[in-house]
Amino acid sequence: MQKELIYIGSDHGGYLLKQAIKDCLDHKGIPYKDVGSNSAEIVRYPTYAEAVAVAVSEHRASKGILICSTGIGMSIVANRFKGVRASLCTDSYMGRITRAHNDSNILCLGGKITGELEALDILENWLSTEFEGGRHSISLGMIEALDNDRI
Ligand SMILES: O=C[C@H](O)[C@H](O)[C@H](O)COP(=O)(O)O
Repeated sequence: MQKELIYIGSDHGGYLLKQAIKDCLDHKGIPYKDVGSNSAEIVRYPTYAEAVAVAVSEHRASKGILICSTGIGMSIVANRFKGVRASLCTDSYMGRITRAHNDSNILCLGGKITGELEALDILENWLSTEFEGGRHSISLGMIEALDNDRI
């Protein structure tokens, strides 16, 4: 059986913040798989967003983290994949609420938008918050219906 992991990816704009996030995951003993990129050399973000989103789409208990300069491109690409609920978060409140209300399964961050300490606070809330269900399940069901109707 596939071991559920956090899949993590970045482009050059997110590379440095990704190293800090990986250090934090290491410290917490949380297993992850880094799909690249592996340096601050210029690369194109859809490559890494697709790799993480496909993994999360295929392994629904998994989660992902994607970081580019703004987090926007990563979220645009990741949300094209079935079952993916990618959330671009810029503060820790968003990190908590997107788990509680949206059952976010991919966290997107902007390496040139969010400083390391704030990003680690966002990550902490995103990792430690459970989906609340209840009325939010209705919204998720509506999103799933859109996924199934997608042309
Ligand atoms: O949404 C896209 C991301 O923020 C990219 O990191 C950004 O577009 C890369 O731009 P550049 O190639 O100028 O560093």
